[in-house]
Amino acid sequence: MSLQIYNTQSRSKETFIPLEPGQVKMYCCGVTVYDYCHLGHARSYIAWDVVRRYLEWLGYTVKYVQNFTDIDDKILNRAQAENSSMEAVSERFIQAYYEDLRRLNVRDADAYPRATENITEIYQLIQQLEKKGYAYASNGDVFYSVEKFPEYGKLSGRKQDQLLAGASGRVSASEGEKKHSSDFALWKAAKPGEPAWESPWGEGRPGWHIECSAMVRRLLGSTIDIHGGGGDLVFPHHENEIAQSEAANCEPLARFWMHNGMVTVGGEKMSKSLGNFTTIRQLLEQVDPMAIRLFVLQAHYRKPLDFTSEAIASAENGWNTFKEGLLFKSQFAEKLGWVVNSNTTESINDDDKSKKPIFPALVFFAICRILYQNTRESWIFVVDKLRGRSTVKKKYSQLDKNAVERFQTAMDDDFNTSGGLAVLFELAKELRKEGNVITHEGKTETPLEDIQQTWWTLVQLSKVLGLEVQTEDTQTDAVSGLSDAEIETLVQKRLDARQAKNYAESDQIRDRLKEAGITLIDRPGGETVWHR
Ligand SMILES: Nc1ncnc2c1ncn2[C@@H]1O[C@H](COP(=O)(O)OP(=O)(O)OP(=O)(O)O)[C@@H](O)[C@H]1O
Ligand SMILES: [Zn+2]
Repeated sequence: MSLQIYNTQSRSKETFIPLEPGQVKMYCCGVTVYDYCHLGHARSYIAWDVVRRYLEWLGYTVKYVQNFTDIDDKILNRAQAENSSMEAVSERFIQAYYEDLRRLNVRDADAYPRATENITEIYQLIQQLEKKGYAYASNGDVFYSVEKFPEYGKLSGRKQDQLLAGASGRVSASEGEKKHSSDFALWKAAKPGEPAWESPWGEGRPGWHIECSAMVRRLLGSTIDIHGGGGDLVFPHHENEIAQSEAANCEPLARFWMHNGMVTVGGEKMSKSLGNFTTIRQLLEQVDPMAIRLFVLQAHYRKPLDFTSEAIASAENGWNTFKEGLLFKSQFAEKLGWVVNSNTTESINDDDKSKKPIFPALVFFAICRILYQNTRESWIFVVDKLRGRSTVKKKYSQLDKNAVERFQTAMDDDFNTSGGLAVLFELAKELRKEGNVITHEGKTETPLEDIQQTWWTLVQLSKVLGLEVQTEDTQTDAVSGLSDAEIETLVQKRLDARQAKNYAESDQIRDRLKEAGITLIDRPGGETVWHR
């Protein structure tokens, strides 16, 4: 089987064929940074992290972009309440995002664009929409005219005439000078005392939906492979992203639209605005980060997930079994005479390295041509399938073939992590059984190679789900080995080198920091910020 992904737009599972063989461009909507992230956010970003890890496991190179919404009324309200600024509030919660999600072993995105850093791209896009007749300015605001985009509603399944029904003519003054109530703001005129940017329509700030359209286009191009977000974003946010991007670019915004189900509390969405949330850091005071990950991954990503203390306790139990399996080597290696590193996959036997099945590939192509009725798509499918198959085969030839196949079958079915976990639990339980025998009888009859293979399979496949034993020295801070002060000094040295046009040295410093897991972001005006 090949990877099947449920596409919200077609309301069905479809075979994943990337736009370019071997490459995946993926964008997911990020948080509005006015508070700490809660378990609902954790679920969303763990889901996308697993999608990304699995695609990489299949041999794809994934470019993953996730934004931060750092202009919003909620951020401004918090800044006002704290007598602080919008920048200070968003910076604080962006740093908190990195800390919390990294503790859950969610890998960093390749880019974290922020709305405030993309104002030029945003208003260029709005101008383009205005020129094409999709947007209209009104008293310093700019609105998107929904009736101009006949496909509006195609993602959410809402009918445009229903949306527009009864909405002709001007709407109430409180909604501004919109022509229809379903029109939405692309640009908002500045209100006194609020941060504002110069624009062709006067001082103001962008609406929420436009930032994602602008950032996707800038960082990934007009069409991407996968666009993700919570199910609560299908309407209006993603519908509006489509209307903006597709009207401007005349190309589909995304091949696959993926949406995660909500984490609920007593059946209601866990949400900052409803106040019924438990933050990731509150949970981490009592629960192992990997148990939280396990709690999330035991359910299918599209299903609702109710947060209860019983469910968390059961995930903790599950993680204990898992952890025992992962730590099997460190516990029993000596007793078993297991030579350290004797079984790593680095020495892969790639016997099938040179097999290039041209004839089957052509037959395969002919079938795909009939199935997809599109030559380019068929070729991509064939090339991609051959490449993917040999990657998995080569990289994982030393693992338990049966377990790998069952794991892959589950994950290929729209990232069925609970099915994947069931395979891993079997491996962990086998190891537990061996451990018990060794503890009680001092030895086991099972050949060492079999035990090694079971353990190595568990370790490798768990990594695909981001389930890893975190020891002191695998935590981010320890990995970098640099204190904040040392990083600040290096960042300053790099700025000095750049000012002196010594680019070799400045690149060297950037590379050194990158190796230590430090990302640098150069801001307009010569400022550089960093994060681990
Ligand atoms: N309870 C939840 N369960 C799953 N995903 C969620 C949950 N809450 C938010 N998300 C997802 O997290 C991402 C970022 O959320 P964002 O910060 O924009 O808003 P929000 O948390 O829904 O807002 P609020 O809590 O203020 O209602 C979005 O993709 C959103 O769908
Ligand atoms: Zn978005």
